[in-house]
Amino acid sequence: MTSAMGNRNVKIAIFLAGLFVVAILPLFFNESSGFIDDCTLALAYICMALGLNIIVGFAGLLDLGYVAFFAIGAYTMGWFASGFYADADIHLFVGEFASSIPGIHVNFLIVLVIAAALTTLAGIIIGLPTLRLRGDYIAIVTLAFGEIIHRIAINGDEVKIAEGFPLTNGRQGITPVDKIDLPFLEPFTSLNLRPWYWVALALALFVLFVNFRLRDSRLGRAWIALREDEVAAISMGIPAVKTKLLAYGTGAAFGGMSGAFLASYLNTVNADQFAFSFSIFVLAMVILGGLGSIWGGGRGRGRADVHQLPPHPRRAQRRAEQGRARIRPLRAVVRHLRLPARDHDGPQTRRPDTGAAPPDGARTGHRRGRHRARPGGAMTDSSPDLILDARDVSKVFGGLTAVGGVDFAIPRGGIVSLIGPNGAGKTTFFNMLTGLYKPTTGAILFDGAPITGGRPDKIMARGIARTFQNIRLFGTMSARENVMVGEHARMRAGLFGSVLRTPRVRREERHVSDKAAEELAYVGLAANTFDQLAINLAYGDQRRVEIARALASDPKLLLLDEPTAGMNPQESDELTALMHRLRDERGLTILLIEHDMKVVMGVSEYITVLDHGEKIAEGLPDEVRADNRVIEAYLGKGAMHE
Ligand SMILES: Nc1ncnc2c1ncn2[C@@H]1O[C@H](COP(=O)(O)OP(=O)(O)OP(=O)(O)O)[C@@H](O)[C@H]1O
Repeated sequence: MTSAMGNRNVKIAIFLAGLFVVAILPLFFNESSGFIDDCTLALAYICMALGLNIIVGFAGLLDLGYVAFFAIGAYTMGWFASGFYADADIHLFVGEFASSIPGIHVNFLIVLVIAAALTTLAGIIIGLPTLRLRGDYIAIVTLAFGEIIHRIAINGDEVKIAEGFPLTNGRQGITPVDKIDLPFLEPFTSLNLRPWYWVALALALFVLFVNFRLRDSRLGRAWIALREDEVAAISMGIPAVKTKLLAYGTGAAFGGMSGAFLASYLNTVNADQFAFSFSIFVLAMVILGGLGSIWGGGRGRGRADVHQLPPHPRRAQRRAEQGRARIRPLRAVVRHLRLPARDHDGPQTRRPDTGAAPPDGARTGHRRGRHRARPGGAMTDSSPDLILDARDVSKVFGGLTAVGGVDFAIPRGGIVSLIGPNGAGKTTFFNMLTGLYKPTTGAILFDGAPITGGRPDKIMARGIARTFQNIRLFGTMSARENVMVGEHARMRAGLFGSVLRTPRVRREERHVSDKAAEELAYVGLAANTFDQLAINLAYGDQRRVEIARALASDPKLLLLDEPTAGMNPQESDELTALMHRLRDERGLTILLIEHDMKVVMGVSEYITVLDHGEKIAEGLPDEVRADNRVIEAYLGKGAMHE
């Protein structure tokens, strides 16, 4: 603990020393030195890369049109801080020079806030329909968005907001843009680049700070969870679209702020700056620095080709001599790109063994559970004794009926199993209960209220938690963080609270972290593995972490999808004991899908059997074990006559 704190102090000391050197760097160079110019541009691009890092690196949304936010930010500076709208006469907190020119002249800091607000708004407008898509589709739509904004920039002179107020100035661009005017810094001129550098540095530090604060927050964990495995994330109570929108909007704001700064620094807003290659340039910075790595944006800036930046007046001539800039990092980008998996194929740990044991195998098992209520499937009114009541539920995929008109009920506080041969429709049924699939027909009542076709995060918040057949942990998070994600729906911290880290947010984080440790200990994980990456844990421990993650949301009903798959007999026994403890100590109701008949017969109070999507039997374990249709379904017709 002390050594960890010592390490942290050393890191802070090194950071502060580095920051001091970076801050005084311009003093060692001539005021108009090309080096300060390069560094200022680099800092502005780092801001953009850190903004894009939130979108691509944290949340895994491949945005190929980030240049759009740069453009909107730059135009905001053009509209509100230049003589472009000469018919207007608005001067707000600006110096003498700007006050003497007609047009709209608003103080830089105010325009910066407007730019952030407008880009966030644009991010929300484009994100709301787009972010329902996944993976490659988001890339295509954002690419189009970037291109649309580019075209609008070029042709916007023909679009009139009002008479005398065109949207843009077409290819001529908006020039000159007001220089920054801040009372506490030296004058901002083209010959004195130092104050520009310091403003860019302040912006970069601000964005860096926000990145750090967000990464280790409720929101940061939710973004990473969505990036790692969207299906698992939404099943853990994370609202996908809203959470992605927050990433998209925050990243957009930083793109807009950098764009506004660059417009003022470069003294112009030029439509040619906003080409697709710029989005690739910023993306290359993020990828070369390491997706999701906060320091990576800066490193990536060093590695990406500087000469691929938008035209800079002081460089334009040199650029013309060098010919068209090439997109050097593009190949590296393509090589590094790992498009998020589509649909339900997130990173999963395959279970090593999926063999189904026939019911005969259960004859060695014995039933330890108590039978509380016989659920049955033909109830007319939902009894308060039932925590779940599904009626006539079916799911059809194209021509395949995966589940066909099944009635199914679970008594409160019971342990019920759903069994059946491979492909019987068990997981499909789970997916309908948890909102991943909308039932084609039927109704599902949970705790007396309908949840049919509800969103997975809402159903989870109502009290249904689950594990998956193929382990779906968030591999790049520690075991503890995985469990903390499970508490997402019970937490309150939002974007601003996470950045400011208010005392309430700190308290909540501490509480959730402690609770995660308690849950991990409860399911039997060794304390020294709590902070190990989930991907490095032993298979059995991964299964335990998944259960702890589901428990973290304080569910009323726990759905376990083949929890013992791939476990050895001792681990299976431990899990059976855990299920009993969960029911007896916490009053949890458990629905289990399981192929291991020793586990099923040992733990279940009631069993429902599916085959080809139909319910073929239900009853007490002994009844089900002796049922001819069940034996037939598992062993084939011939088995009945042998
Ligand atoms: N998203 C989907 N699209 C099309 N068909 C699907 C989909 N999900 C499941 N199915 C089909 O529905 C049927 C039931 O599958 P399901 O995974 O529910 O069975 P299961 O009983 O859980 O099997 P297992 O024990 O092997 O996991 C299978 O034929 C499967 O191929």
